[in-house]
Amino acid sequence: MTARPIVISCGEPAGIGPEVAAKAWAALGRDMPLAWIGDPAHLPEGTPVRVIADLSAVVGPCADALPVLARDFGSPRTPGRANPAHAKGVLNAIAEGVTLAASGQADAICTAPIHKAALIDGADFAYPGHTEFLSALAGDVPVVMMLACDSLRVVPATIHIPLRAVPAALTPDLLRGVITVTHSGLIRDFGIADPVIAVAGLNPHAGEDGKIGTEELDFITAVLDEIRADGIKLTGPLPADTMFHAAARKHYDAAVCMYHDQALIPIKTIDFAGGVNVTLGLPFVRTSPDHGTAFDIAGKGVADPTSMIAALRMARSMADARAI
Ligand SMILES: NC(=O)C1=CN([C@@H]2O[C@H](COP(=O)(O)OP(=O)(O)OC[C@H]3O[C@@H](n4cnc5c(N)ncnc54)[C@H](O)[C@@H]3O)[C@@H](O)[C@H]2O)C=CC1
Ligand SMILES: NCC(=O)COP(=O)(O)O
Repeated sequence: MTARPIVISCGEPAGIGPEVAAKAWAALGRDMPLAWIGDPAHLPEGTPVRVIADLSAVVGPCADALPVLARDFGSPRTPGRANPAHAKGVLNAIAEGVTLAASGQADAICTAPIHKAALIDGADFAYPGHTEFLSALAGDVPVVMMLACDSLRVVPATIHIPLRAVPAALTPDLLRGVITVTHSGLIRDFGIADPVIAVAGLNPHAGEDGKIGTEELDFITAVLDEIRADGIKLTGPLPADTMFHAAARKHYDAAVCMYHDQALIPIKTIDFAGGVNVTLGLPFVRTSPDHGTAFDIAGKGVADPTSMIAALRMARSMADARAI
């Protein structure tokens, strides 16, 4: 089957999103069809652009110019300083990309980073991030955030909430849902027939038999036993400090963690440049680079596009896996 384009939503114009998208197109544009949604005036100067009316204009890889669904944001960007007037355009680009991916006109959406605070200030953005926004756009389907690189995949069970809110948010239902969506995603999107999932404990040493916290004894172990009884291969709850070294990583296909930093610190330490953020559970494919808007280097031309390139390659491979 002919590959349809992957659409890239512009993300925060004041960040490095436009730059890494342009650089990723320069690296991959001859290999796969791509299209960018945003204000072409926000792309780095000199980026060759072909404004298109709709995605039917992208019938294959386009190496001479980046196909752009041009949307007027009304004003130029200032690198490193978000303009609240751009917030609605940023969200519209994501929503439009979702419509294209969900309708099959695009094979996937790859989202460039948003600045969460700028979207709250400029557009009363009601979600903690893309992950929850995409779930809502898809009809409130249960989703999980996965970050993946060549040697590790991690899933935070709770995402963008304060650390002090984590224990209350971690419920048996939440954990069950996160593990089953992760399991299905590993099969559907990563082609792993019988995945093994490692689950971290919440407390140091996974609670040390209840001496350093009791959530493992209170419910985590019981939930894992239930899920194992359904035939899903699980290990845990494991002490989080000893489950990410190279030898330990060989024993599982994904690690479900209890909170954001427990999951993201290991992967961003192992491969910040090449990590990819994936949303599992959606009816369409979504990936994103693992990094944020990097205001400190925006507009300087020094942003590393490796993660955006990896995100586009992963989106392509996930879309191909779903097409089989
Ligand atoms: N998918 C998304 O939309 C994401 C958005 N964010 C948002 O980004 C904003 C900034 O977050 P931070 O925690 O500062 O993380 P960040 O990833 O934007 O920056 C952290 C450090 O890494 C550097 N860096 C990041 N990407 C780079 C690249 N491609 N090349 C070279 N250096 C790079 C930055 O210059 C900075 O020093 C926040 O509003 C956050 O919510 C963060 C992560 C993902
Ligand atoms: N820390 C990961 C991150 O901020 C990305 O979140 P999302 O926007 O993909 O939900």
